[in-house]
Amino acid sequence: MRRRLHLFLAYLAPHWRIAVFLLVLLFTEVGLSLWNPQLLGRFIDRAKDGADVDALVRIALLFIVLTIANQVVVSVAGYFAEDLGWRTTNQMRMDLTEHCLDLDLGFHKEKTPGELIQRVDGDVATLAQFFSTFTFQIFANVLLSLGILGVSFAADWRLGLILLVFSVVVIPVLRRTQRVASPYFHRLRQDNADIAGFLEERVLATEDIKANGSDAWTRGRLDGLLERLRRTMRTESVAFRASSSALELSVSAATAAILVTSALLLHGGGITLGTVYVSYFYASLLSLTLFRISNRVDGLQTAMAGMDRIAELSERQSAVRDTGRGTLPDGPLSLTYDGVDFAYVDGRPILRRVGFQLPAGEALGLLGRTGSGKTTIGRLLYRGMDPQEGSVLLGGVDIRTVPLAELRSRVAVVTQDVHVLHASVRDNITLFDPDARDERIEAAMAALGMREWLDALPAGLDTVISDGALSAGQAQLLTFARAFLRDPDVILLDEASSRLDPATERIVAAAVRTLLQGRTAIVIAHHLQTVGQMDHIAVLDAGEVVEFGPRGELADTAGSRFSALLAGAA
Ligand SMILES: Nc1ncnc2c1ncn2[C@@H]1O[C@H](COP(=O)(O)OP(=O)(O)OP(=O)(O)O)[C@@H](O)[C@H]1O
Repeated sequence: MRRRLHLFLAYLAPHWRIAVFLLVLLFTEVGLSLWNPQLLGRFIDRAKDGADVDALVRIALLFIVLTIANQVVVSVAGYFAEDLGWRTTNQMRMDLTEHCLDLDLGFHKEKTPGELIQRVDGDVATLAQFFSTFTFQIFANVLLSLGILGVSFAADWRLGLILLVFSVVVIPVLRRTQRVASPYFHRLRQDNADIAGFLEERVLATEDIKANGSDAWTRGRLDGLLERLRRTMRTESVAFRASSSALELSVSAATAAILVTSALLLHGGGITLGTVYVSYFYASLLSLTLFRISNRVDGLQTAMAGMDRIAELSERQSAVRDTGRGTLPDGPLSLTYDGVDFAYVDGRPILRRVGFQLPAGEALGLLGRTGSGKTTIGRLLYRGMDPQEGSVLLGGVDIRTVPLAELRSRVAVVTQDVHVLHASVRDNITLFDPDARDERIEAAMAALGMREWLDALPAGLDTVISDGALSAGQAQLLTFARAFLRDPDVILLDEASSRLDPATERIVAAAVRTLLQGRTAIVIAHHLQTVGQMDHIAVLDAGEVVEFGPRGELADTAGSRFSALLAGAA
C-alpha cells in the first residue's frame, strides 16, 4: 500500500494545482448535491403552509439554477480529472518505457514484448481511469455519503441513526467484495497479459508456424488461454454480482426503515412533511452513492493491481549498473577479455575464463559450434550484461568504468536479427536522426555496395520499406549502413547465417571489409568469405576459447581446429 501511495503521489505532485482545483470542484459538487433536496423540502413545507406563488416560484428557480450549476461543476471536474489522469499517466508511460529500455538483456529475454506492452500501456491506461474513477465515483461519493449522514443527523438524530446503521451494514459488504474479488482482478490482468504476450509472439512467428505446420498447436494453446480467461471472468463476475445483490437488499431495508420512522415522527409532530421527503431523498441518494462506490470498487482494484505491477517494474534494477564516470581513450581502441566468466543462470556457466587481446583496428573472427557462447561474448562487449568474473577492456579501460552512453557511442552492434522498421530507407538507416544528411547516407550506402539498390528504389531514400520486404542480403547491408553511418571505433558484427547467393555473398563480404576498415571488431562469421578477412581467429568450445591466434598462422598450423574447419569447408 505504501509503495502504491508513493508512486501515486510522485506522479501527482507536479500537477498539484490541478489536483487542488479538482478537490475544490468536488467539494462544491457535494455541497450542491446536498443543498438541492433541502430546497425541495422547503418547497413542500412552504406550499403546505400556504405560501404565495411568488415565493414558491423563487424556490423552484433556485432549484433549477443549482441543478444547472451542479452539472457545470460536474462537467468541469470531469474535464480536469481526465486531464490530470492522462498527464500523470503519460509521464508514467514515458518513464516506464525509458526504464524498460535501460534494463539489461536478461530482463528482456525473461519478459515477452506483449507482456511489457500490457504493463506499460494496459496497466497505465487502467491507472488513467483510476484518477477519474477514484476522484468521481469513489472519493466524491464517499464525501457525499458523509455529507448526507451529517445533514440527516442535523434534521433528526433518529433519521441520521438509521442511515448510519445502513452504511455500517453496507460497508462490510463492500469490503467483503473487495477481499473476495481481489485475487480475480489480479488473475484477470495476468491472463490478459499472457494472451497479449502469446499473440504477439505468434504473430511475429507466423511464417515459421505456417511453414512448420504448428497451426493446430497454436490454436490449441490460444484456446487454453482463452478458456482460462473465461473461467476467471465468470468467477469474478459472480463474486461481484453476489455482493451487489446483498447491497440492494440492504438498500430496500433502509428505505423501508426510513419511511416507517418518518411516518411515526411526522405523526408525532417531530418533523415536517418536507423533512420526510428530504429524508427519503437522502436515503435514495445514499443508496445510490454506496452503489456507485460498490460498482467502482472493481475499477479501483484493477488500478491497484496495475499499480502494484507498475511499482514492481519501476523498482526493478538493471543488472547492468550505469555508474561509471571514466572515459575511453580517443582513437582506435584495443580490446581485451580478461578471465571472463559468465552464467545466465547461477550454477550453469556459459563462458569460462575467456581471455584474449585484440590490437586496435584489428578484426577477430569468432568461431564455434552453435551454443558455444559466441553471442554471449558479443553481448558482454556492449554491456548487454556484465560478466560475473573478469572484465572486458577497451583501450585498456574496464568498460564498467565508463558511462553506458559513451560506451555505446563508441561500439556499434550489428545483430543477426535484422529489424526493418516500417519507415523510409532514410529513417531505417539513420534511425530517425534528423541531423543525418542525405549525402552522407548515400555515400555510406555507396561505400557498402548499395548504390545499385538505392538507384532502383522508386522514391530513393524516401521509399518506405517494411520487414519481410527485403532479401536477406539487402537487410544485412541495411544494418551495415546503420553502423557505418555512426562511424564507431569498435564493431560487433553477428553476421546473418542465412545462405546468400554467391554474387550477394561477394557484395556482403566487400561491405564487411569496408565496415571493418580501421576499426576493432569481433565478427561472429558464418561465411567463409568473411572469415577470410579476419586478422585473428578465436575458436570457442563449450564456453572456453580453445584456440586463438593470427588467422594465417592458425590456417597453416596442421592439426589446428581452424585449419580442420577450412579443410572441411573446402
Ligand atoms: N538469455 C539467456 N538465458 C539463458 N540462457 C541463455 C540465454 N541466451 C543464451 N543462453 C544459453 O547460453 C548458451 C550460449 O548461447 P549463445 O547464444 O551465446 O551461443 P552461440 O555460440 O552464439 O550460438 P549460435 O551460434 O547458435 O548463435 C546456450 O546454451 C544458450 O542456450
